Amino acid sequence: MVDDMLAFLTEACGAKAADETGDSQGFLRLTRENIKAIIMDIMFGGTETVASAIEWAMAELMKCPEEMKLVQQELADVVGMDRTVQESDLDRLPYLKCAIKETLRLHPPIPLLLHETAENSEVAGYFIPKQSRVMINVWAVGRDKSAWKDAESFKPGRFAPGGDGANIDLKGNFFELLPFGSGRRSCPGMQLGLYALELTVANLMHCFDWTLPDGMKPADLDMGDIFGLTAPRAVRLVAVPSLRLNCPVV
Ligand code: HEM
Repeated sequence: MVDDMLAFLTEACGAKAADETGDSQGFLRLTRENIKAIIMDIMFGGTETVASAIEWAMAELMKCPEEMKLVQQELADVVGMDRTVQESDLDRLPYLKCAIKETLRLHPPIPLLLHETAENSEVAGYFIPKQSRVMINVWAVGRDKSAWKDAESFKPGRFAPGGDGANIDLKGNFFELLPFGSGRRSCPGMQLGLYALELTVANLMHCFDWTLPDGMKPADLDMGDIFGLTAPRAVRLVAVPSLRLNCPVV
């Protein structure tokens, strides 16, 4: 990917040379700084976010063994025990998707969104002048007791058919669930991020059974997070896998 991006730099240099001869049409002007910024966007925007969500999903499922059983049962029914999960299986795994949504509700990888108001506006009786720096606390919104029943509990079923949140999606249309933001500055990597997150958690759940080390009980799991620009677990998750499938996993 880095090589592909750097190929643009050659084109950009070509554009500069062409410009000097007055022939710049059809060239894309990207500087070394532009390319570094794009690579940084993708690397930082797309790695830590997904990694933190995977760890939180595993931690929540280990904390709620009955939910883990439901996810694993769906995988056994849909995929079977003789192969790993493929991308094409994901659309047939609705409960897994509910578990991922519920993880992102409780643990949005970017808990604070930083924006600037484009126009004078009024929110809940407060006047907010144009060009004010505003922060949206997505973490708090996801746990708002007036928006979510049993807000602090991990309950993927709330997003399943018949659940209170069955119609809520992750595209920013529902302001009570904004892990990818909303509107024109929302995450451009949402589909890629969800794909990586769902496929990884699906395979971890499908290929292995998981226990906690040293006789630790699910109730003993520390679910504290570090609150900042991202919200990773305060204590790294340690989990012990044992093979679940009837076939090799590599
Ligand atoms: C679970 C995974 C991910 C989550 C939860 C996530 C979340 C977010 C959020 C909340 C924002 C800010 C939206 C706002 O300010 O309103 C954002 C922006 C962004 N994300 Fe993601 N993201 C994820 C994965 C990715 C991936 C895989 C990529 C790229 C490969 C990516 C690239 C970006 C970029 C470039 C921006 C800045 C967009 C802009 O400023 O207009 N993200 N993301």
